[in-house]
Amino acid sequence: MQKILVEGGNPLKGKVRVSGAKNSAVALLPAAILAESKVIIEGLPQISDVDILAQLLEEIGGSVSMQGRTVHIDPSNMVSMPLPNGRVKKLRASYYFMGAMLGRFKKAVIGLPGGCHLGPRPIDQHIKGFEALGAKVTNEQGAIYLRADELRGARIYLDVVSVGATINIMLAAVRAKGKTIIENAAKEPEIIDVATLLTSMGAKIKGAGTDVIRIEGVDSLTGCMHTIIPDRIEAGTYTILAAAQGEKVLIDNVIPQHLESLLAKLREMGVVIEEGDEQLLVQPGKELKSVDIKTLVYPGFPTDLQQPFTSLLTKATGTGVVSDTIYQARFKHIDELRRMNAQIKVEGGSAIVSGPVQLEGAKVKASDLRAGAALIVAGLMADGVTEITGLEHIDRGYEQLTEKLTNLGANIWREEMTEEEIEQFQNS
Ligand SMILES: CC(=O)N[C@H]1[C@@H](OP(=O)(O)OP(=O)(O)OC[C@H]2O[C@@H](n3ccc(=O)[nH]c3=O)[C@H](O)[C@@H]2O)O[C@H](CO)[C@@H](O)[C@@H]1O
Ligand SMILES: C=C(OP(=O)(O)O)C(=O)O
Repeated sequence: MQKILVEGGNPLKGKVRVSGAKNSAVALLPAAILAESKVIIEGLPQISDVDILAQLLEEIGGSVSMQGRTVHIDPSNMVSMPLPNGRVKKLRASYYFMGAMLGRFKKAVIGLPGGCHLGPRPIDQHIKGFEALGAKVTNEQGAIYLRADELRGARIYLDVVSVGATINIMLAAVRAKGKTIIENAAKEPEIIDVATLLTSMGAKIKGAGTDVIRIEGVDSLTGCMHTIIPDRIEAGTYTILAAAQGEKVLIDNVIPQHLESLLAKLREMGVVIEEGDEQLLVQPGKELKSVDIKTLVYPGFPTDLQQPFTSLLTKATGTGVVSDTIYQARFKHIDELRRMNAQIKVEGGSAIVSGPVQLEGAKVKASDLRAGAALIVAGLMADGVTEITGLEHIDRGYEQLTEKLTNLGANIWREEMTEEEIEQFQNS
């Protein structure tokens, strides 16, 4: 088990290349189940979520060959094997095996998913969608059993705008008989990416990226080649890092339009950002001013950037109020930031950040993926050395984090934890 050590204070400069999008990759891999011949996906991020999904595809009989960032998946020998426990719990996106296996085999048994602990994360809208398509869905001892004689297209109104439910229903509906309409669908770029892959496989989907998606079911889907979009959350994290501790940082392989809400807030704080076609050049302004943020569904401010943004606010002058309307309890990073001298109060579902303060290095624990990103931002700004444990979360979503930051001039490295530290970590 490892920990990250960061010595704060070094100015970041140079170029960083953003990897493929985690939240696309984790849906594109299960989507390959729906094809009847080889699917090739290029530009995958090298993160643990991708490795685990590849293993799950093999567990159901898929032939998976990973060559660098390109994966070749031959789904022809896959079977509807139950996946009740084990790896399924290590990540959130294993829930996409429900939609994909239901679409192809009309049956599946999948354990309830894991993923970041952000308060309650129900999957009732996924289930409502599968039932509307004709599936019988039961929850037996922590596993979801899905079975349908046939899937029939349906009109499905999502009560909550959900990325996962939108994608999962799309995965099943592409193989249903007739037309499915998903209303109040989520509009995240990753949904368009999945729809693009499915369309290349022969699916008929209109409206992905809007709040009404229309799908005409088809009898079969074939293999294809697909290149994944860049990770807007990783790009946003580096943009925040550059605003916090940058001199001049060029962020490469980014779609600036995917980050409009973040860029608007950073500019409001005084950060200077130039947008190219696929690049952002970020320079901190003379003084950072506090702003308020409220997370919303896309294209609003992403909840996945709320935590790293909170760390940045500790450096800004004034008071900033951070409200998360998607996950009201996504504030586990705050106690850790307080250990580092941050002045933050949590009141009624909002974090109130007072600044500027000089953060101090401390021993802290990442409780989830973006809490980890928040601690990295804080550690790079802090006086002295910050020790971060809980790397299994960070490794789910950030490829080569320490290497990318070292290239930008950060003093950051990994070390093996001692047995005593591991014991303390497990008991904390
Ligand atoms: C693998 C993946 O893509 N993860 C992302 C996805 O998670 P995920 O797909 O799990 O998040 P959703 O978009 O589904 O959740 C949005 C909101 O809807 C609620 N909800 C969701 C489904 C449901 O059936 N019932 C329900 O009430 C959730 O509790 C949450 O409050 O979108 C989140 C919101 O942008 C991001 O933080 C995650 O990074
Ligand atoms: C919450 C996240 O991931 P997941 O849904 O995979 O847990 C995230 O990427 O910030």
